Amino acid sequence: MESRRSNPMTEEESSGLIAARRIKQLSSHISPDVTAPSSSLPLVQTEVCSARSKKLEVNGQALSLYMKGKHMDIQEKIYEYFNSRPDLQTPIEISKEDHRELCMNQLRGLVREAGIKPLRYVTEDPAKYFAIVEAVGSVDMSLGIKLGVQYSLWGGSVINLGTKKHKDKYFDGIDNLEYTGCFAMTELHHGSNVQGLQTTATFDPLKDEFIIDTPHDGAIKWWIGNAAVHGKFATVFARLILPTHDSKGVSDMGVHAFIVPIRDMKTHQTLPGVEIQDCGHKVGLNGVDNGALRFRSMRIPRDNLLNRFGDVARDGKYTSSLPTINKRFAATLGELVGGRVGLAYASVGVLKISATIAIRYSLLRQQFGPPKQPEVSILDYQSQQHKLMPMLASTYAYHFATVYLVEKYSEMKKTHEEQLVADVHALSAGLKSYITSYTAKALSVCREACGGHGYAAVNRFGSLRNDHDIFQTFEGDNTVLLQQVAADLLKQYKEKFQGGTLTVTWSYLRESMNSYLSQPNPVTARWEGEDHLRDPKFQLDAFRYRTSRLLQSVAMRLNKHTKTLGTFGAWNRCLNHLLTLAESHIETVILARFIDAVKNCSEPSARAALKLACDLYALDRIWNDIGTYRNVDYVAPNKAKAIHKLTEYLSFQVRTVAKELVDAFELPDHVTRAPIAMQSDAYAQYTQVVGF
Ligand SMILES: Cc1cc2nc3c(=O)[nH]c(=O)nc-3n(C[C@H](O)[C@H](O)[C@H](O)COP(=O)(O)OP(=O)(O)OC[C@H]3O[C@@H](n4cnc5c(N)ncnc54)[C@H](O)[C@@H]3O)c2cc1C
Repeated sequence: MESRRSNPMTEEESSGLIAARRIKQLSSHISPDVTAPSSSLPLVQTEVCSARSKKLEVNGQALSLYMKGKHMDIQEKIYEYFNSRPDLQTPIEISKEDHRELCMNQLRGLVREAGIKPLRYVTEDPAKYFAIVEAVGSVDMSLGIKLGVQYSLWGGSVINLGTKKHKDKYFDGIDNLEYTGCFAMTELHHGSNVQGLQTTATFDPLKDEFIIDTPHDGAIKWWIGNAAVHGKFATVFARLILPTHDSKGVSDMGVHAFIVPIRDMKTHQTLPGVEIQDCGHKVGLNGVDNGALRFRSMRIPRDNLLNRFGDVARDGKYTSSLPTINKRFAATLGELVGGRVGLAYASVGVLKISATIAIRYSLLRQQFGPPKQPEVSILDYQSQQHKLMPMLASTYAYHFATVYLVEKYSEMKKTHEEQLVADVHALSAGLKSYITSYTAKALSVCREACGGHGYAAVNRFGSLRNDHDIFQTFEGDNTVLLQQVAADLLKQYKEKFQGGTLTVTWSYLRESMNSYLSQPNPVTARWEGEDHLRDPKFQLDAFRYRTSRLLQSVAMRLNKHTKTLGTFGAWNRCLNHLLTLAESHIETVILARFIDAVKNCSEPSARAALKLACDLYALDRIWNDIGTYRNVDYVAPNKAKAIHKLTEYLSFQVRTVAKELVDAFELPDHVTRAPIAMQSDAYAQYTQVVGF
């Protein structure tokens, strides 16, 4: 799939990109007219034959082992549990109310019967926690999100923003689902702009309590998971208002988090001072009960302030180890990045499932063929390979990138080292937005690649697409998060070039930004040999060159526009450029991880298969943005042509090992569930489903 935005650097560059895209469209139409007589198919056949003659024999076991996360066991336990409980499987047609109850029962079953207690993993072993989220998400995405709300958002906020007293009081209840809870941040008028929240928590020194209020309807907490039906508590984000002895009378200390009970522990009735409404039927994730909360002078004890980053004493005095509201706010939000890491990781899980369904079916499905010969598998069509093979390569790329992200996140949770915190923040924002945007588009491509049968709900693309779609918006809107990545890069750029201390994290920027920014070499710009194009050094250099160039040019533009438009206006004037920079950087990070993963794979045939996928990922991305490279003569016309040809050739090559690459995800049929993707008798299973 192409990147979603053209390079905003200059108009010539944009038009170059459009031209390149046209070339791409044209070339991908040089495939045979499949509705014409079959004799018009020699191209496909020749290429398929030559690809087959070079088929790589992949040691599937070695590849699966290499891909296998160290927490595969707990995932298998989850799959087995739900496989043994057909009554807990989500039917294709189900009402919102039934789905919510089923989802709650699935969660109870998981925790109380299967004995999976995720809360301690949230802090102690995040990799295990994310493996659980991925596995339950493949059972039903609503369950994955419901579990995330309970453990990562509600539980995570209590553990990460609270102190020992909160942990002692709430940990067990949250873990065993007695204390079901919500994470109430978003309001009707404020989503991405969390600092703009309006709900207030006013300290009453007489009663030693906070009074939670919704000052106007725009401050109603909205979209709150677990609120409409099941939640007993909520972590409510509100402005802390403290009485002062000056003429103002009160002081706004900024957004803090508070534990607010919302339903009676015994009767489950809504408590006085709280009003709860249902956000209603959604486009997807209807197993999650999202609700809206309005507070009217709801009183909570002072102890309910989650006081890790700021506390209020009995006399109303405020203390914090952090000096400013902004620093406290950043520290608070910084503790919540785990949600983003989980979404990036789970999104790769969704991509694995949908790519597996589409590819298994494309191998099975046969349409047309040469005269008097059997029909060919639809995956033998160049166009089908173009849709699915770069996607398969990307799935591998994102797998390794998110495994790396989880490693870094786990390390950060242990060390709390300042630079690592900043890195994980930017990396999680970038990978979450880049991967979830990609998967959202890929789901539609997979649906279409499976033709009409992809449209049957039982084959899952509809629910996967609807459920996953919101991944692009919650836990930070993708467009907003990418800006955080761009801001982080600019900060590092300024530190490097304005004589500050060199704390640049991304080594490629630290090492040799200057060399990336020098004039492209006219000799290497013409090199077109396969060895050169498949050399990781060429590929990484190209990605890094693009990012460095985007970074330097946007820094100059921002500088120029700030003088006339101010910071906010200049940022907005350069916004598309900044987003492209962020995406380019994230693609670079992903490629670097993939190259490492190929290098570290010790089994030769598995390594060769990964190398094919890695080259396809790299060259497909370069080709998608070929206008940028052409316009600055980083790539000469002959080289651009060679890159395109090689990308298509690699798609054919990856097709020859597509089955092995998909099998290495180790997704059994009871997890993929789509009848068209069953590994044996798919058609028979499909006809059975409809009643034959
Ligand atoms: C199913 C579901 C479950 C949810 N669960 C919870 C929950 O449990 N708890 C909770 O607190 N919240 C929850 N949310 C809310 C969710 O986190 C917010 O929707 C999200 O933060 C985005 O905010 P918003 O919807 O107000 O979008 P907005 O911030 O209004 O964004 C709307 C559009 O404007 C664009 N935009 C905004 N700011 C900028 C900018 N600076 N630059 C460029 N473009 C910009 C965005 O890209 C987006 O396209 C949930 C939402 C849904 C739909």
